[in-house]
Amino acid sequence: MIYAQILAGGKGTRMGNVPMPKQFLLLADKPILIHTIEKFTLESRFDAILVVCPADWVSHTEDIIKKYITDERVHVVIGGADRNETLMSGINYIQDHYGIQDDDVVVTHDAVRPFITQRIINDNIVAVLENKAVDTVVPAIDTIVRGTNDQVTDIPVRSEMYQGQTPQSFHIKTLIDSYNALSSEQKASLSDSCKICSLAGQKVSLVRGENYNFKITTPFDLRVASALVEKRS
Ligand SMILES: Nc1ccn([C@@H]2O[C@H](COP(=O)(O)OP(=O)(O)OP(=O)(O)O)[C@@H](O)[C@H]2O)c(=O)n1
Ligand SMILES: O=P(O)(O)OC[C@@H](O)[C@@H](O)[C@@H](O)CO
Repeated sequence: MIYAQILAGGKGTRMGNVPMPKQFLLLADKPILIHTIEKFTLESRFDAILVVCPADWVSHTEDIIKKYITDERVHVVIGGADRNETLMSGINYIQDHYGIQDDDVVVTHDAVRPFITQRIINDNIVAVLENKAVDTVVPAIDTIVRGTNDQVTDIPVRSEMYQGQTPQSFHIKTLIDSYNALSSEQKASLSDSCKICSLAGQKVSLVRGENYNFKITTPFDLRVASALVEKRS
């Protein structure tokens, strides 16, 4: 089975003073989350599309899905305290409702990257059917500088630097084994999901993202996203 999992369990604190988590804010005519779900419903190879949201936003999520989406593959699941706990809540839902087979894979995506393309989704599916873990990246445009306490400690070779986006896609059994092998300190240090597999010694393959596939994190990002949507329509 090929699952999609849309991670919508965050609070959006960096969006500042807004009335709801950012994934529910309107982008033009509909919530950001709905733009993202729509992109996934266009892909017929998904057997189920899980939308994992905060516990107290389940009924709101179900309401907006009912209003905008008619695809029966979409299911709402309660998320967790951090992003990877949300990811594992979705995996537990798969285990409980479908069982996990040896060749099952999941394509996971941030709810707040609504400009994902069908090309990126396709490349993730193709790559994860061949590999245990897949990351979507764009080459770093700025030079990346490592530093602590106001001091530069390293300036890595830029041509080897990328920015990690989503989707991040996994062979599900490998993901579970890798996550279970991590210590709580390692789990607390994660800023994405592919590192679950790389810390556990798994090879992670790269798929090309797009600068367009940016994450709406701050009010500035929301203004850029709104301008892009208005320009398109
Ligand atoms: N417990 C969490 C935390 C985050 N996410 C999701 O992970 C994606 C990317 O994370 P980020 O942009 O950091 O979202 P938030 O955690 O909501 O934002 P912030 O860090 O500003 O609070 C978002 O779609 C967010 O909803 C999640 O599913 N579950
Ligand atoms: O910034 P946070 O650590 O909350 O969120 C993590 C996400 O940004 C990250 O996992 C992916 O979007 C890939 O960059």
